[in-house]
Amino acid sequence: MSVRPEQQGEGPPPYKYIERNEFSYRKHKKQKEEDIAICVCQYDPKDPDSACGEQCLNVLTSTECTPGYCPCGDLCKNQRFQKCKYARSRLFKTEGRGWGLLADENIKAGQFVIEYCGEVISCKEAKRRSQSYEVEGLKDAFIISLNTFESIDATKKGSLARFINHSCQPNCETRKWNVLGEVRVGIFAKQDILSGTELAYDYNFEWYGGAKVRCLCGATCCSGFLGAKSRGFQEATYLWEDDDDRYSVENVPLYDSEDDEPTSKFLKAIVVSKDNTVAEREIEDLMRSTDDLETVMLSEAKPISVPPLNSVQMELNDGNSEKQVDISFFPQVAQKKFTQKSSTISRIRIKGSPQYSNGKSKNHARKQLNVRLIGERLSSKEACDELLAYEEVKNSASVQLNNLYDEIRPAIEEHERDSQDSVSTTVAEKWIQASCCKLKAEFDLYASIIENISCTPRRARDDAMTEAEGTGNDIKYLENGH
Ligand SMILES: C[S@@+](CC[C@H](N)C(=O)[O-])C[C@H]1O[C@@H](n2cnc3c(N)ncnc32)[C@H](O)[C@@H]1O
Repeated sequence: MSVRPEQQGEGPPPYKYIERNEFSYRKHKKQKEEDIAICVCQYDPKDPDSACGEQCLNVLTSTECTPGYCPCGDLCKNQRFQKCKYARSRLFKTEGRGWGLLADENIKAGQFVIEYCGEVISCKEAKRRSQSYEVEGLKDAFIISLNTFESIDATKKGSLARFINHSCQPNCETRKWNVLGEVRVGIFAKQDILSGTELAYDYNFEWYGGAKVRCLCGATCCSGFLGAKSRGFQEATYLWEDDDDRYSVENVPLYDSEDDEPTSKFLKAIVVSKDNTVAEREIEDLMRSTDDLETVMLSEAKPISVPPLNSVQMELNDGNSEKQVDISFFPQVAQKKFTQKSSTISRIRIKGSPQYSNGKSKNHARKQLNVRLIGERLSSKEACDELLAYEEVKNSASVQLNNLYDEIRPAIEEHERDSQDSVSTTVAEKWIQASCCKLKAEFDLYASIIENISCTPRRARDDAMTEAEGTGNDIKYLENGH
């Protein structure tokens, strides 16, 4: 294993330094001649930017020029990944977050900082490796998503980009570029960065399980944990109850990335007691006794307080969310559409239906109507049949919506991870349609129950309501309606 000189001695654990992605499970794609995008730039000695600067059609579509084809020849400035045109940076030891990377020169907003290099692996292999790293006790995550099917693993082989830490208020961002037919991930400056400042980007960390790592970025807008914004984290943390806007958080084992021991220090919770009094308490207290609590909610108003990063300057950004570049088309040449999306770091778990530590799945909280029982209490068989028919439609609409959720979940997750402006229209339309069908089916069923009960002689109706109350059904709301 080769290690760069500055990493010897007191340096980080060994890894192989590479400046090109390595392909083990498949070959590097060979760019076909007809796929090569040729720009129309013409070098003007009075304007150095003319040789494939910001206005170059390839630059505008996040595609590097192909050597030998670019009209600007050796003067082409749009081969930064290929020529490793990195900004100068150096490693340093952080407090609590392992190693990090500092700018070793002033960096301009938009500048290419470094490529995130590693081994290109399939998503299946990424899941396998991620689990085995976790079993090995490796706490730092180095797997970054490349696209739906592939990831880059910089755990054992990578560039210095593998040392860039996460910040909820980052000065850098990831961008994907098309380089000689392969997608590559670059770290770009979001703002001017002074020499000596720590480089950081938002990991958009996907959390699928395991320890919840406390984020120590020190930003005022810090979300508290790596992956706190991800669906997996939120589903595992909050137990949403249907028909109830209260929610609760489980007792969460917390890990500092530097510690081995779970910690709950700093974490506050808003507690709503049974008598509806609201108080702020330490999670530690809650862990000792939760008997008197009805609702426990992580406080958003008071995020975990961490000491500011005093060893580095973290610059404030303008507060905008991560910039996204629209899909661009390059009409002049046969150019495939290319999305410039950010990448995410993840600790991947094989996904199943969302499960909570108490063994409940998300839908278990839903109350069930005993339609058959209500139907049996109605005066006419037609009314009963009508209710059962509506129930069947409602059930099948629910099944369809659930199936659709499983089908489109990867797309929704990708959308959330990559902060896309919108989920694809077809997915969104399908989802809206299925949701509407389910809502309509539910409405029809409830309307039919109301209608048939109101037309039912008083004794039968009272019986129906008594039976339904006995089963804890939603029929109670009819009492208010009549
Ligand atoms: C890609 S590595 C970054 C380099 C790492 N610090 C090292 O020493 O090799 C990502 C890991 O660094 C740690 N890390 C990065 N940013 C962090 C943050 N803001 N708070 C806590 N830990 C962080 C976490 O352990 C994470 O899994």
